Amino acid sequence: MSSTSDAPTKKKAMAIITIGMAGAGKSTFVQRINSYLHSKDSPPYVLNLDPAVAFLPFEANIDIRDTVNYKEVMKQYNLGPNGGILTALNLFTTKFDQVLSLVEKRSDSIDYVILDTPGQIEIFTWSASGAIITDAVASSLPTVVAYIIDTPRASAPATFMSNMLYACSILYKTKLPFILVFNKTDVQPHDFALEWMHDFEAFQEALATHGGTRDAEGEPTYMNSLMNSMSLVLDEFYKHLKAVGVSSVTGDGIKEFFDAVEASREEYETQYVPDLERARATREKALQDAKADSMDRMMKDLEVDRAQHPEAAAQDRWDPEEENEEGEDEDVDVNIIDRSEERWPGEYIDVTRAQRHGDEGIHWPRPG
Ligand SMILES: Nc1nc2c(ncn2[C@@H]2O[C@H](COP(=O)(O)OP(=O)(O)OP(=O)(O)O)[C@@H](O)[C@H]2O)c(=O)[nH]1
Repeated sequence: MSSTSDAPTKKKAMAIITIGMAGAGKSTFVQRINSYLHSKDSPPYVLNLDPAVAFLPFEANIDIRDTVNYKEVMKQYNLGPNGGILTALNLFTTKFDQVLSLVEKRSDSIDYVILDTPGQIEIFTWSASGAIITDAVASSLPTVVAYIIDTPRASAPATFMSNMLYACSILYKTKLPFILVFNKTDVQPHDFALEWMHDFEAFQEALATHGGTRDAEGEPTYMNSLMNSMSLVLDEFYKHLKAVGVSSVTGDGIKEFFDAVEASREEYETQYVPDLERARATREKALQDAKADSMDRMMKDLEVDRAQHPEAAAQDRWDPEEENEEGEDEDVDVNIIDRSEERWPGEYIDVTRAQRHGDEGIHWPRPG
């Protein structure tokens, strides 16, 4: 059993959202952690959110492809591959409450929920539906983002930096606990990446010696200078990250990955949840303040008006007798109407029924 199921009281299932650039090895990684958890007698609940994937090396409990036919979406809406994936995700998001209730039903009997996302990383991370899905999962389960990096490719300083900038933007967007997963360590160990993260001078040195970083005059290229500066800025960001090296092929580092996931559970509870509650409380307070402010301004306007017109103000008082005479002391319950959902008085003019009478212009039928 996993360390979670050994605990005396059952912890809430933890959601792991895997994100990464195309080819980083997300699906292979999900397959690996899936089989690791099976071997620990703790099968996870797996969601595939990539509508365009042709082959999945694992069996998903919920697969977006069962709900949305991505090819059909492209045809029907006349879209290319990226538009097709985005629209398929949008369509799927409209049913995400059902997905969540299915997950919640199972969350007592499982330790982990794993989400695999589309390879076109920006479609998931920067679309409204991607954010809705991430927020919905994170507000119902402890959640961590596993950002998968192709380690051999990241050994080029420019690729390393672009991966880090991407990771940084996702961290600040989701504000969720975050694990950098350096994948494919069977091909290239990830020590260099850890060194670059802990010592920006080591990164700058690698940058200076890497080919293509100087122009024809021997001056550092614009990209080189930019990455130099970025390495100073990112120093702060690295402090918020956990990093592990894994090989999804051999299974190396998977245990360390789950240690990092468990540490993230604590971070979720001590940082993300209080932040979420603070954000809710701030929104609520802003709303109350706005209401109080507008009431305050209205009362002040009334006072000014009364000071300017004292005679009118003297007459403009509540008359209890009048109320008793007319028997109007019952509360009147007025419903707020959502105009986008319900008819509202005065709305209804059916232009399709408008009739023309010769040159007389338009004759509007009686409403109702
Ligand atoms: N050597 C090695 N190869 C790996 C590892 N993980 C994945 N790969 C290979 O990397 C390639 C891409 O892996 P995928 O799992 O399809 O990557 P992905 O990120 O899901 O790709 P998309 O579906 O395009 O998003 C495949 O050829 C995998 O066999 C690893 O740990 N070591």
